[in-house]
Amino acid sequence: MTDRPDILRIGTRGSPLALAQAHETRDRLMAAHDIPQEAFEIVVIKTTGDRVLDRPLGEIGGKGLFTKEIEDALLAGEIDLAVHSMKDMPVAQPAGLLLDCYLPREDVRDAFVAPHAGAISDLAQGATVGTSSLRRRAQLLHRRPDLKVVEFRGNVQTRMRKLADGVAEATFLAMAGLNRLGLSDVPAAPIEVTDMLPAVAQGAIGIERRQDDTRIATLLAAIHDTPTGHRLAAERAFLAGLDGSCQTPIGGLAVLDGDQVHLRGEIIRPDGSECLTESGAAPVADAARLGADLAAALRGRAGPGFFDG
Ligand SMILES: NCc1[nH]cc(CCC(=O)O)c1CC(=O)O
Repeated sequence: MTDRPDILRIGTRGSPLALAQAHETRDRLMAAHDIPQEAFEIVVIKTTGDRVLDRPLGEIGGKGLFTKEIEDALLAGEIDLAVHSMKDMPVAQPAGLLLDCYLPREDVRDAFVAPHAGAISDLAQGATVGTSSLRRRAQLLHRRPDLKVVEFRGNVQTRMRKLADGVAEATFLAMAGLNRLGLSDVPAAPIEVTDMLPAVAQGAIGIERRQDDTRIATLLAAIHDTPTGHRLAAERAFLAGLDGSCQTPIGGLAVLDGDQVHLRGEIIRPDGSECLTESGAAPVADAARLGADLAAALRGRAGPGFFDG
């Protein structure tokens, strides 16, 4: 590593999307504090999720598939801050780390991506769709039980190649990822959130630091987006209340209306046979309680074993 204490080391995964997010964070810090680009070092860290490409994410199991190695580097002092897709973040951080800085949220919607179809309803009876997301699989099967869903791992480029090779007729991507990568040539149609509720925290970037690092705390405070903070407080409390990770079929989205936060959350059986929804509103100060309340209501309705079948 470096022995220059003035250098800010940003830890990130190495995918094109992760690097774009790290660069956005660096650029916002440069602008907010008039720091030169030379003062930053981007440190690429390989995570389990990056290493294991031949198995479904749900099967590898464990929380923090895309984050654990980065958090270890942060705790070890090998990096000074870590940039994450909040969608991939477990609801609780290890002792000594704090995650309280969010960049302004991107488009929260999922995108339907298909070379020969514009929408889910265009797909022929029994068509094949590729996704590695249990949420998207369950939501899709809930609407279209006739479709066949196959596992689709890899980055955007890999998935586009699989579509071109005819492995599947369609897939889903987050609009946020497409926008951040500037991929306007991908045949993607945004799906309204009323048709497909996004994952908790989709489209949000979070920056994690060591709890006792006051220098970094001060730097990050200037780029934190408060509205995104309120929305994620509600959504992540909802996820926590369901003991969910990004590996369970759960959707959740909060929006702000003045000083009110409105939250909608849903859980779907993995086979798509049932989808339960709750929604509510509260003052932003009570965002986390709102999330916990909706989760408790859904837990009560679902009963044990809901996610098993
Ligand atoms: N699980 C992978 C992941 N984590 C965050 C994003 C997209 C960007 C975002 O939601 O901020 C993606 C890819 C995808 O869902 O297409």
